[in-house]
Amino acid sequence: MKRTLDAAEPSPVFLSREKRQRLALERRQAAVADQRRSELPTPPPPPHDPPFSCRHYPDRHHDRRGRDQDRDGREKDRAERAREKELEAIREQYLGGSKDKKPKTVAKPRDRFRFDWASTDDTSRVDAVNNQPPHGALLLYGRGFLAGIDRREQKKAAAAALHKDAAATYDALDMRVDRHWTDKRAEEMTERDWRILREDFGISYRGSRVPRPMRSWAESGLGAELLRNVDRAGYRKPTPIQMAAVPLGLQRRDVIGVAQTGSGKTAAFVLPMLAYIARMPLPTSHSEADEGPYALVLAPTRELAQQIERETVKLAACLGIRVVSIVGGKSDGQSTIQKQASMLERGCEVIVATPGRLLDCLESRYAVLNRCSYVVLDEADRMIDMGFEPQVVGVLDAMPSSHLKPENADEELEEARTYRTTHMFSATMPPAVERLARKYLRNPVVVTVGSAGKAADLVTQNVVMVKVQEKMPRLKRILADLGKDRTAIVFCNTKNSVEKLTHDVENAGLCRVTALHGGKSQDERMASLDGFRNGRFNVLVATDLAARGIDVPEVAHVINYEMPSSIDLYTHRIGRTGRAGKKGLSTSFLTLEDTDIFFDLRQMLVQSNSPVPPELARHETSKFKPGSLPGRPPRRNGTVHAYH
Ligand SMILES: Nc1ncnc2c1ncn2[C@@H]1O[C@H](COP(=O)(O)OP(=O)(O)OP(=O)(O)O)[C@@H](O)[C@H]1O
Repeated sequence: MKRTLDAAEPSPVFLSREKRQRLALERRQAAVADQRRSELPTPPPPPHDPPFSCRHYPDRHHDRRGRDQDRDGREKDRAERAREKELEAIREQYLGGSKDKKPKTVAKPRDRFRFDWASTDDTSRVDAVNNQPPHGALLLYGRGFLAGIDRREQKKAAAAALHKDAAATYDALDMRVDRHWTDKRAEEMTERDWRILREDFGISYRGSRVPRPMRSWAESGLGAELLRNVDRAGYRKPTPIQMAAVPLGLQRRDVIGVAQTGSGKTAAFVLPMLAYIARMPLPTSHSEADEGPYALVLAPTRELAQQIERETVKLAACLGIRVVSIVGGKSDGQSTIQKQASMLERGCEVIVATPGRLLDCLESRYAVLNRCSYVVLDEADRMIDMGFEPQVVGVLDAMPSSHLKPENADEELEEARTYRTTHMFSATMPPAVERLARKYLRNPVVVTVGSAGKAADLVTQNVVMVKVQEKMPRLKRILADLGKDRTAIVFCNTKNSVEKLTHDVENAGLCRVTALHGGKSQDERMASLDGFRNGRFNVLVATDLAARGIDVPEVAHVINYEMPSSIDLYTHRIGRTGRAGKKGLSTSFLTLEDTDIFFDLRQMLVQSNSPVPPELARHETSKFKPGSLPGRPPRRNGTVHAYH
């Protein structure tokens, strides 16, 4: 059946390309011919009686026939041309076009010649200055050059004009090779100069409407008397934290200041505080004195409070500003509170206090803070660490809340009103400080010099992994190297270990040693520290009482005989050396018991490019933050210094 069907259909025949084209052409011609035939006008009707009109006008009939013939001829021509055109199109379709297709070249706008004057300009105008056509060639007939055109002269004139223009632009836009900011006056400083200055000193700010740092004491805006006292103190140039914080203090802005140990933070808050008090009327009567001081400084330890008192007295010389320190403890068997109460009764402009003792005085009405509107919390983090937060809050709440600035930073401050200014300063600002700052600071500026929580760059950190029994022989070697002229502080963690170590060192006879810890009476503590300061002793064995803020110039070596429990304490301890621009050395005895600090210590050593002992680097605990899970990045719980 299939075979019969196949036989019925003709089998496909292969046709060459030429044949296919020819057949297609023929088919197309036939189709066109058919179409033409169908379009041809119908043949003229057979002769019949002309219509009525023709019958009466034979000439007209003759003309009309002639016109018909002409029209036929034209239509024929048109059809012929159309046919040729069509054939041409078919040929082009199947055989390809014979015309060369050259791309048209159109001049792009940038290739087109442009005159450097507008078409509307009158180029025939004579240049008034050079008395020559501005765009024409300089015609110098008789000068011996071809066609009177002196190209050399023209070039010279053009170069001179260019030079004149460039000099004018240079002066107008200050395009001179820029001078360093140190060679400029404050008014000449550009935004870029201020940025370079901040980078040069590692100063960074967070906050709004931050005033520029001061570049020198002369530009500080402190009064003449204060500047004289600064000069007398030997402070030739402000330190970076002073450059940043003094202008802020003078503007009565709230400040959180973070700068390395020994970088002059005390003067950074004391100077603007004294400038504020110097502008206030000094009390003339008892009743005014009863209103309390203008300013208050809180510090975590008695020693630090007394040190700040000394610095304030030094810088307030000749200003008639009275400073009283209110710290705990007993003196001469008698409670210091009575002594301090009688001093307060006489009146003062500044109180420097530890929070616990001041709160006692406030509660027993020895002290009042009715007109106090300048508060500094020095080592605020330590006060919280030591559990003094309730006392600090108690003291701050004893001040008139009406002095607090409005919470809304955009709200206008009244000119005539005195608002409270609150400053917090430390070398470390852990997140715990945030709570306090949030409650008592208004729109503060956070100023950081270097990196927050970083150990002072000037301290060489040496950490050695030891066994407990190796500590004493090593310490003896260090003290022997130290000699009797240079000074060192040796830190232990408890009163007992301070006592024991002091005894052992004394017996070794290598140095003049004294001890400082919280178990001693106030007089003993003062005797130890003063003895160390004035050189009677050259080695101080101490607890963390001496870790914060204590400023003894020229401490050559700090030894962590026992490691502190936190990295912040480590930072403050080693910061007792390498102060006020001098270099220092620290040695820390690390044992396998001190795993709590391994992680942070390793990080700190790496950050400060100090050698990491191989035992510490290898230890598992040094790789993970205590409490974090291995494999997960440690929680960022480190030093934070802002709370926005
Ligand atoms: N501008 C200055 N020029 C030279 N020395 C200065 C200057 N300002 C302060 N000092 C000195 O630098 C030393 C350290 O100052 P200060 O005790 O204020 O440092 P600190 O930053 O508070 O340190 P810490 O964080 O340990 O409390 C002091 O002896 C002080 O007299």
